[in-house]
Amino acid sequence: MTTQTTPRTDRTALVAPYDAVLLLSFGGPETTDEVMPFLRRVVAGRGVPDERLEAVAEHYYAVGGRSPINDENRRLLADLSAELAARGIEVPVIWGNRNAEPYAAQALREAAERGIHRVVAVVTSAYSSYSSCRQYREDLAAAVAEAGVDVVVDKIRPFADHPSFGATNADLLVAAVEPLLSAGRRPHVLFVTHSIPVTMNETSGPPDAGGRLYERQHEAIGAGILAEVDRRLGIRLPGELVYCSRSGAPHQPWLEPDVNDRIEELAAAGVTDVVLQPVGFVSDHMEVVHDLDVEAAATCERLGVRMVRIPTVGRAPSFVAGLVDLLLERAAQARGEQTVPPVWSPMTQVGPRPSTCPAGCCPNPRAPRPALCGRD
Ligand SMILES: CC1=C(CCC(=O)O)c2cc3nc(cc4[nH]c(cc5[nH]c(cc1n2)c(C)c5CCC(=O)O)c(CCC(=O)O)c4C)C(CCC(=O)O)=C3C
Ligand SMILES: [Fe+2]
Repeated sequence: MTTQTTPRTDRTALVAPYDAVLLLSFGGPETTDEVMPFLRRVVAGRGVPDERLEAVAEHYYAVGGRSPINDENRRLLADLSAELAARGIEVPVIWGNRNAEPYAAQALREAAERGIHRVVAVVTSAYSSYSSCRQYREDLAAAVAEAGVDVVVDKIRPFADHPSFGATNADLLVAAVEPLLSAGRRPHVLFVTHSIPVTMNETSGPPDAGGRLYERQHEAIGAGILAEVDRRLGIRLPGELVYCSRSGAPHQPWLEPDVNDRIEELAAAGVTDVVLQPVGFVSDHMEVVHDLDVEAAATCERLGVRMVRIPTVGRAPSFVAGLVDLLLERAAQARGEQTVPPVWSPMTQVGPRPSTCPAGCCPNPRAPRPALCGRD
């Protein structure tokens, strides 16, 4: 028997019509001098009080001014390149951010100089909301305009409901919970995500779909992960969704409960073990290492509650492979092929999201701005 192998050049055709992959992320500071300019850029025009900015700056100064996020993305970029190469797909992977160097505009300008004309963006954000989806689409429009280049940019769909994201998160929880159960402990699971303004949650998703898609996606992934723990370990753990990193003006309502407030309540109700799983994020950046590993850990310490923090999907091979599957799915769609976008089975009620967002999806809470990868 001989094995049929596809020639390398043919496999590179799987990513056509794209001639580069753009890793698009939030960005973070790398030195103390970069901290305040970074924070001012993040909150420009958002009405976030100075006291909040000064408090957040301290989180960054406490780690020498260097957020982990850029290094996480450098490693993810290397892993994406390696996964593409392992599949015989030869395509450059470039990197651009919203809030820190290398900015998306820089990345596109350099890409255009290398003769790149059509790019697929892999965004490091899984869920649907203005901050986590449309704002990146606006970033892309602004980056193309600022760079003044003739580059077409598409992006992968929001992937909270993709099998690789759900299954990788479930694997991570199972691995962490197993030794706790063996030790006779019965942890309470807190799925953690970034709080957003209540109104931003209400308008998240397509205009005709009932809103609250951000919250519904998180509720569904949490329920799916708990069902997977039950299936594999034979135990129905208690679990719920909580929020971290509330920002904004004090009078503006944001999603609650805050992770620390909820730990207080659980401790008062007699809970002695909590497991925190940051399903809202894809890497262990500042919102995770500060808000959970420092703040929530201190809350637990004070209350005598034992805490285990689960890693984010980060560079898990199954997650990286999923991102490559997603960008190849986008390429097939761009070639006009019929695709059946896979959905993690517990999330069929909320997914899949389309690769091209419908008009009015996850609207900008302030003034509308031009956005790519959508119908408006
Ligand atoms: C939904 C969402 C995600 C997840 C999706 C995604 O990943 O995109 C996310 C990620 C992140 N948020 C981050 C950092 C910050 N977010 C802030 C402020 C805000 N976030 C918001 C939402 C989100 N944010 C919102 C509605 C605001 C209010 C201001 C505004 O309307 O825009 C502020 C301002 C100061 C403050 O915290 O008040 C900072 C410093 C970092 C970088 C961490 C690092 O440096 O390692 C990351 C990955
Ligand atoms: Fe944020």
